[in-house]
Amino acid sequence: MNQQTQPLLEFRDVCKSYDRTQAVASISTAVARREFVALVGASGSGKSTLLKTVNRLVDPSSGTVLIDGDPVGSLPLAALRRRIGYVFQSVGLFPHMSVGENIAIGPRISGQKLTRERIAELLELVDLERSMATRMPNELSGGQRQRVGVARALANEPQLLLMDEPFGALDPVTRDALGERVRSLHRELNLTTVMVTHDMAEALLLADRVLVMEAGTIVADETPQSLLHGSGGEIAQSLVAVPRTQADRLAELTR
Ligand SMILES: Nc1ncnc2c1ncn2[C@@H]1O[C@H](COP(=O)(O)OP(=O)(O)OP(=O)(O)O)[C@@H](O)[C@H]1O
Repeated sequence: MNQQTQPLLEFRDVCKSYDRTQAVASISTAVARREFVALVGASGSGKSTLLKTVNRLVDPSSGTVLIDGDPVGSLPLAALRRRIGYVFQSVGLFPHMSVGENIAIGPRISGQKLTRERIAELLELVDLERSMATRMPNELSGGQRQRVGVARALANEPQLLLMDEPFGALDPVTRDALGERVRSLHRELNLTTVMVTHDMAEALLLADRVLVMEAGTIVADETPQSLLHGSGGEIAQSLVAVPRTQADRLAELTR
């Protein structure tokens, strides 16, 4: 397969079982280059487990995950993670390191020192002041911390951005602004992005494609437009009904 047609990310028959739970049950799907995919579904449906098989925070019980045609299990872990930016809800900034040092940690682990200018550029990408570089994480708001988490994920210039409930702990205004920023970074930096979210409205507004999970399987794989036109089946439509009902109620208030 040539570089253009080969998906950037592919899951082949991926299963993951814990003692009593089958978290992921034989998932096969592919994500094209520059696609923005949202993974939605009820709590416990397997979204995070599936996402974590990509950067090997979870090893599948069977099946293969491929990046650019390479099985992730065949790559040295450090090399794999250099290709992937990872943003998660609790951010996980190192409290004893400045913002700048936190942003530079990935490249530093790979033996590369980020210049002060590059750190400033990364801060500007996420709409933070350059002067933030010298602050400590406990001097930032939750939204600022999450922006630093995104800047840190982009420091290695990854091909693939994985996000696990990245905006879950933020107030709605910050959440909306950061979601939009990530969407434009996705475009500007030619990223391929997979985002886990509980929020169907967020998935519909940000993603090109929405995968709905239920009990470890993908039960719908649709564009936001087709979901809004009623496709995807009962489970997908029950999730779409939430923002739709809210929008209807708000519209009623203005009548
Ligand atoms: N380390 C683990 N050990 C045992 N069971 C686990 C482990 N991690 C996840 N599970 C189980 O696997 C299933 C899927 O969990 P997962 O975290 O992938 O779901 P999720 O859809 O991301 O949920 P949420 O939206 O609540 O984060 C759940 O039943 C969960 O309890």
